Amino acid sequence: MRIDIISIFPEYFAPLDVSLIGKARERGILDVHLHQLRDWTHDVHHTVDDTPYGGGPGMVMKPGPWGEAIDGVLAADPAARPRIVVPTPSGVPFTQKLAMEYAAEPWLLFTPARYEGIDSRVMAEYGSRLRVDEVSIGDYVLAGGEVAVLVMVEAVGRLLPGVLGNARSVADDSFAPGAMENLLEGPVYTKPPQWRGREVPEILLSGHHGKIARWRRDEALRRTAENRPELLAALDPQSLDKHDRRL
Ligand SMILES: COC(=O)c1ccnc(N)c1
Repeated sequence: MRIDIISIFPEYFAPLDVSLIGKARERGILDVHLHQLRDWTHDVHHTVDDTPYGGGPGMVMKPGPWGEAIDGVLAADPAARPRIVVPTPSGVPFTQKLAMEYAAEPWLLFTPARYEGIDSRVMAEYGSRLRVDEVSIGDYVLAGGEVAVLVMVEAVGRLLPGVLGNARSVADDSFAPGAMENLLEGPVYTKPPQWRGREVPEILLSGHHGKIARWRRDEALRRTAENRPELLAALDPQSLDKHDRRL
């Protein structure tokens, strides 16, 4: 997978050089290209923003540099079309389902904005010929979209084949399709069996895989009911067995 990121703070993406994503890049599973938006300005101050038409607070990012920068990225592979992802608090929710959709894309282009956002004509221009998604990572506002891109690249990158050591752990994720869809993962434990007088739940030491799976699902349902009751309400009743319904 190729990922391009255009930003006025490309240095924000240094974390993509380390850990799982860094290793995926070293192994050629992920090909990340960073671009400095100001490289596509033509004035001495490398201006990327201006006052909003219609008045109001803050500044808006100018369409000129963004149009030239996106054209510059598209020129890298004229035969291909990246899916453009615009991080914004006014976008659709970024979910595990959307992360899985993105993990199947050969090429993503992220356009994190600062200030009040990018002149709306830019994505109107590219939306006529490319898939452009406005995506939010939650109901809060950041100083810039760069952090949201880091979140999305990590959530997508870890799903790529070969990135996580044990592929099974993706299937057991919270929100993963199938048995865990719309459920939060329950508690996890490792050695030692006793720690500060606290025991590991006996069932996990039993070696009885059927009962362990049942206990884990019960704990997932309990934690979901506690922390995200709306997810439980949205569960397809068909996906609940008679034991689940007893809880
Ligand atoms: C400037 O970008 C944001 O504030 C942002 C981007 C994506 N998701 C959010 N919740 C906020």
